[in-house]
Amino acid sequence: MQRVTSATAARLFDVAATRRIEQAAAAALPPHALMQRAGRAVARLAMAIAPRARTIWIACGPGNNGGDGFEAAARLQQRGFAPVVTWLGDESRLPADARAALQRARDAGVRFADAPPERHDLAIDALLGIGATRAPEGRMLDWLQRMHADPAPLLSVDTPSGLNADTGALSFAIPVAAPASADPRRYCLSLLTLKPGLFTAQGRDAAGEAWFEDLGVEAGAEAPAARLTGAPPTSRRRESSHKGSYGDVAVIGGAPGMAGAALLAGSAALAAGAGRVFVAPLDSAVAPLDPLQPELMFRRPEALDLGALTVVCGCGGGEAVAEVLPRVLAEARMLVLDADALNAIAADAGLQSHLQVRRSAGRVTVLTPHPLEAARLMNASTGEVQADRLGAAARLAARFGAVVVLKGSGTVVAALGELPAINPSGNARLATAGTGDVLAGMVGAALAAGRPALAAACEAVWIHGDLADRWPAGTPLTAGALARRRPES
Ligand SMILES: NC(=O)C1=CN([C@@H]2O[C@H](COP(=O)(O)OP(=O)(O)OC[C@H]3O[C@@H](n4cnc5c(N)ncnc54)[C@H](OP(=O)(O)O)[C@@H]3O)[C@@H](O)[C@H]2O)[C@@H](O)CC1
Ligand SMILES: [K+]
Repeated sequence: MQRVTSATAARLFDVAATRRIEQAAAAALPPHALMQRAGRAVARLAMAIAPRARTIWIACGPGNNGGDGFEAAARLQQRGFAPVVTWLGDESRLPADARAALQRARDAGVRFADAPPERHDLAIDALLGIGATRAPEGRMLDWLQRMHADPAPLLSVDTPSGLNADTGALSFAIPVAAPASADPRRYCLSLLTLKPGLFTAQGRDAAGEAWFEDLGVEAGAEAPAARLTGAPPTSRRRESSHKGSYGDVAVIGGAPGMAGAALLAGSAALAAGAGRVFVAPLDSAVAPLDPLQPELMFRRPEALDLGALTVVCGCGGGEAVAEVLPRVLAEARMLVLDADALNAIAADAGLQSHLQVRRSAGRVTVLTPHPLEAARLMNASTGEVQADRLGAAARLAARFGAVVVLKGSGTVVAALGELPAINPSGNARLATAGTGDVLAGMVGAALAAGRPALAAACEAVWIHGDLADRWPAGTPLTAGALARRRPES
């Protein structure tokens, strides 16, 4: 059993592949072996989470996820704990594995109840796993809401019930804890495979801290649906390197009233190690110097030699950015498009065809949309994008021939012909104005340093999230402070 952290690189398998892996393993093992292993692992993690728990409420569902719950209950009972099982199922329709597990729980003396205990020290959600076919309702939904709202820790077996394990879409709103109580602490023990839905969209909130137990089974030749990027390799700068070794970044953005966005991207590119950073504001009234960052060199956009530069375009560009985009798209050696640049492209088929030309010419383009910007680019709704973030990012990558960074909880990075990546670092403190500009600058710096586009995007996204994960407690995270923080600081 292994805890999945932001440093973990892993393959993620969808439900269909997980089913095939399960069938192959079950055929090669004695009856019920997989479920016994699963139940043992659940019990072990439960004891580690709540070693002094007096009451452990285990909610079991009608299928094999419930069977894992019965197995865990039997183990916990044998270890001197007091599990209370509430079960929503029909014995005559239980799958064979789960029926055997139910018998073992009964034989062990586990207490079964019609209603959840008055209070509990740990809840185990064994209601639905990868066999969920619809949204929970009625008693199942009541129990789930109660488990998620309670301050006692919650351990979800395999997947949080109600979560689509492929997409991370959750079918019910997770209740917010009562103000007087601490946030509920959530854990999820993923069995056999890690699933993409645990790490993107609402998956991270629903699952909480993710753990993995492979049940002693190899995934074999099954193709993953995505991967968790894990920490990027650390690289030391060569002593003989110079500023030219790390490339030049130019930020084009900052229409009147929005110069700050371009400066944020510029500072972030500098802090991320770019050799030289130019800022080209779309507001001619901006002073040609930032006294706090004299390293930033100010230029008029038309004075930039775009063919020699990694260009970050968008940041605070407003409507003015549309005018410079045809030249930027035609000439920039490497290009990161963010925010207003993406909105301008979404609204203009001519600009979209410029992107196709870049693709045919083999020029690198990275798009960094948040879900609303992605929705505009796809002519879809934000809800449709969020319902399938991996699919949306892959479709955008294919359509525009670009590396796509679909921001949000569990940022997805996709490129045509590559396995989509989900970034495991970062937290909700990044939900503040300007952090997207910072990310665009960091992606630009990684490209300018010569990293291949997909790796550059994954690394920048990971570091951006990691900076937030290591942000000092009690200090507000602002985009300005984030932009100036160096990865190693
Ligand atoms: N087999 C093994 O060896 C191993 C299996 N493992 C474990 O098994 C899990 C998969 O088990 P599973 O396939 O039985 O699916 P599961 O998630 O329990 O649900 C299916 C049942 O729920 C029902 N149902 C669906 N949606 C519903 C809803 N909203 N509300 C109410 N009911 C709903 C559905 O009924 P139906 O849709 O047919 O009406 C069916 O009865 C997997 O996640 C892992 O935990 C591991 O131990 C490894 C070894
Ligand atoms: K579950």
